Amino acid sequence: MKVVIEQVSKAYPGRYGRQLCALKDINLTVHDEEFIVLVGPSGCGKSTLLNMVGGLLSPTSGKIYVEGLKDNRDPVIGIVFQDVGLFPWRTVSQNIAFGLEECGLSKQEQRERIEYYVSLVGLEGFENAFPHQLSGGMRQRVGIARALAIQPDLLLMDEPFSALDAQSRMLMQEELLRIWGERRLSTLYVTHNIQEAVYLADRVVVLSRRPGRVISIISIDLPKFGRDKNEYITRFNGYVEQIWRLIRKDAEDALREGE
Ligand SMILES: Nc1ncnc2c1ncn2[C@@H]1O[C@H](COP(=O)(O)OP(=O)(O)OP(=O)(O)O)[C@@H](O)[C@H]1O
Repeated sequence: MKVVIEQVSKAYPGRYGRQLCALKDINLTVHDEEFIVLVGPSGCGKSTLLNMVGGLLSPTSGKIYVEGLKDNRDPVIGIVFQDVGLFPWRTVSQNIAFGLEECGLSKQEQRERIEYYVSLVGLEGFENAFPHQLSGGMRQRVGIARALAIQPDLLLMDEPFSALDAQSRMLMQEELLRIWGERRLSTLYVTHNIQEAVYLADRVVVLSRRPGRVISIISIDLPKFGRDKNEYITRFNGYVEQIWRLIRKDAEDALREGE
């Protein structure tokens, strides 16, 4: 399945009755099994774009549609936000079960599904734990398991690891690639972090400052697995440098203007 974003703009009501143009003329296709990362300076509209793709917001103009789904059904979309939004009164299993209750699965099928995804994200033994008993990284794993358990056609992730400390974040990035490697999905991922973008993406989409426009789309030609080679590090750093050069001026302006 692919997602096509065609000439999409988004304006919010601004101050003094003016419109605030958050995104302008965005064109982008997320191909089947492709991992796309959106990066850009603060306030460039990354979350707005993700939320429109997820159907949580509507574009002011342009359209977003999917192609390649059988029976013209609506796509199933899994979403992971920075603040995972787990139900504190539900255990790990019950949190993962949440989306499944809507899927019309039998109790037995739900149990099997939960068991599979608990194990995929490495949380065996914590099925009956409550969110407050887990570390931030473990809570994110539950969020990922919950999003994947509904077997989505598309995965949307909005800064899922930005509340984690640097080391947990690196481990979760590794974990995400491993999980993604087992169950490849069209994925749209938002981050401020350029290294994270290069690490995860098939393509990095660089957005400009408000109104956000696509200023560059960079294909990351690096192996996703088996990466501990000097050549990999050199090429990785080359991509990071290339993207930082594209963003730096906008990021400085955003910092100066307190966005
Ligand atoms: N509901 C809203 N009403 C008015 N303006 C909004 C609303 N939501 C977002 N904006 C504005 O739209 C612009 C884009 O916001 P958005 O959150 O999509 O950017 P972002 O790139 O995800 O930002 P950040 O990196 O800081 O999370 C910002 O200037 C923001 O202030």
